[in-house]
Amino acid sequence: MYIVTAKEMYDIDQFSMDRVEMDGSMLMENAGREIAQRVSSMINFEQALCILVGSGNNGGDGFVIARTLLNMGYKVTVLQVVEDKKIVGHAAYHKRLYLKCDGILKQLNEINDVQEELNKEDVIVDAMIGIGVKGDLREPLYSLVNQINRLDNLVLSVDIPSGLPTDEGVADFTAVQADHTFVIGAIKQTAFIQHTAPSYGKWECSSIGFPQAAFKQLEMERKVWTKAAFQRTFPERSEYDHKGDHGKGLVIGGSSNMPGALGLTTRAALRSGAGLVTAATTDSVIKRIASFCPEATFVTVPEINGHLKYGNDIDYKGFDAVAIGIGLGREAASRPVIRHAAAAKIPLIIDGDGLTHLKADLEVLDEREEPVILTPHPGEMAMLLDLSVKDVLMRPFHYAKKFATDHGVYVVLKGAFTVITDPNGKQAVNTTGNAGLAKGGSGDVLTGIILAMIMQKQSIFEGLCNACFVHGKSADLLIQESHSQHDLLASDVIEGLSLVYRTF
Ligand SMILES: NC(=O)C1=CN([C@@H]2O[C@H](COP(=O)(O)OP(=O)(O)OC[C@H]3O[C@@H](n4cnc5c(N)ncnc54)[C@H](OP(=O)(O)O)[C@@H]3O)[C@@H](O)[C@H]2O)[C@@H](O)CC1
Ligand SMILES: [K+]
Repeated sequence: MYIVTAKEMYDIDQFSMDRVEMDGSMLMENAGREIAQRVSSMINFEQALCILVGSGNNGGDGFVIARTLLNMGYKVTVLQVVEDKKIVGHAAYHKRLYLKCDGILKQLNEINDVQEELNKEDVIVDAMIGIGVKGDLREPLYSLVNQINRLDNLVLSVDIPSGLPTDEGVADFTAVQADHTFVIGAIKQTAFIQHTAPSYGKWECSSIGFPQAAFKQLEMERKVWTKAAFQRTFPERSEYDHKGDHGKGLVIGGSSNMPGALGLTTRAALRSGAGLVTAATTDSVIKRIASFCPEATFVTVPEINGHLKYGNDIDYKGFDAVAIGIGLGREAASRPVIRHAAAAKIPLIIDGDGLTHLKADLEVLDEREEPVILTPHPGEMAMLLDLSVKDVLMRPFHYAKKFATDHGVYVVLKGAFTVITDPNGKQAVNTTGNAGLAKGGSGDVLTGIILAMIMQKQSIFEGLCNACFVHGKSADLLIQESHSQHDLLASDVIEGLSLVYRTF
């Protein structure tokens, strides 16, 4: 499932109409009928529906939905929120069809008490504005949207909640708060931005006949990483495999204040399928985590003030990938460890405090040819880019892509919607996981899973997407079966991995 900006959506539309000669009013019919079917499965014939239609093609979809539901036998009223003369083109055609099917139409400007009128309805279908919104909502829509948001009715939005921007980057807006949004063709960027996603309520996306070629012509691929994608790409195991077939991973980090982090990463890597895992850390950390991950082997690194020192004595030979930075701390003496690890000719994951050290020595990235994977949370991404956290949260797609393409690295920008970006700018969003993961140790577990995944037989990009998928899925299954978002711990998520593997 593609994730699009408004321009990309219009390009898909245009390609379908110009190159494939699809008729615009047919696409509108497809969209409206598909949505009407889905609405009908959510309501009963006793409920009164009010379809609010605006002047653009979103309103045109509204007229198709109204006609389809009316002809199915539902109680439908259309409330047109703009003057007649604003309804043109395909939307005017579908308005005519609706009226010729004896549909009831009321005009917003002829209603005395809008609140009272809306209160009579059980279900509001919002087809006022779609992806064509420009700037802040003007009157009378501004007041109308505020009224809708005070109602208790079920509110269903068509394509996107009216007033909401399609693209990331907009801080302030007034938009319909939908209970459910029926997205058309491709899901919009704002469904994955922290402050705009809630406006959608639950969403589902329907395909309305856009050809695959219309998506393929987009400059860059941006997709939702789905269960189907996981099942398609996750490598199968053969009964003849031995431990060496699943990779030998090295994890480097740990400090006297944060010994547990490295233990979580090590155990998570083992639980998610790594053949062998070695943890390189200080003697005191080894003593504290060894019993938590008995299957691991250890390499002792000299320490200074409880932190790793230099790291030039770590031997990378024989390892398939390395993850560095977990619980490392910010002691300057630990910084050279990053440079040494970067010289190893194997994929390198840099996490946690490793990212802070990296920031002081970013040229390390330019000198490497093997894959580098960075796993920042928004604060670390902001630090790497000299931005505020708010900037990053406002435009995660843009900034993750910028850093990934500028430095030729993979970026896993963690959050409620983790964005995975490859060095060419291809992106995917993971949608598994829940608020139970917003706790210390979650990121350490994810790093372990990533380490295991990139050593299996799958591309690095797919490995990263699958790692995020199983990490979130483990938390989701645990919450369904035995835990709650309150008590879920990072270590539970490791144990939940077996649930994921057995379920899928
Ligand atoms: N083949 C197709 O084309 C298909 C298209 N599809 C559907 O079309 C939708 C896109 O349609 P679109 O481009 O016509 O724009 P749309 O979102 O309806 O809004 C435009 C209207 O909004 C108004 N308006 C804007 N800003 C405003 C503001 N701040 N405050 C107040 N009003 C404002 C603006 O009014 P104006 O500025 O002209 O007065 C303009 O008339 C898309 O989301 C999908 O639902 C599907 O059916 C699939 C096939
Ligand atoms: K809408």
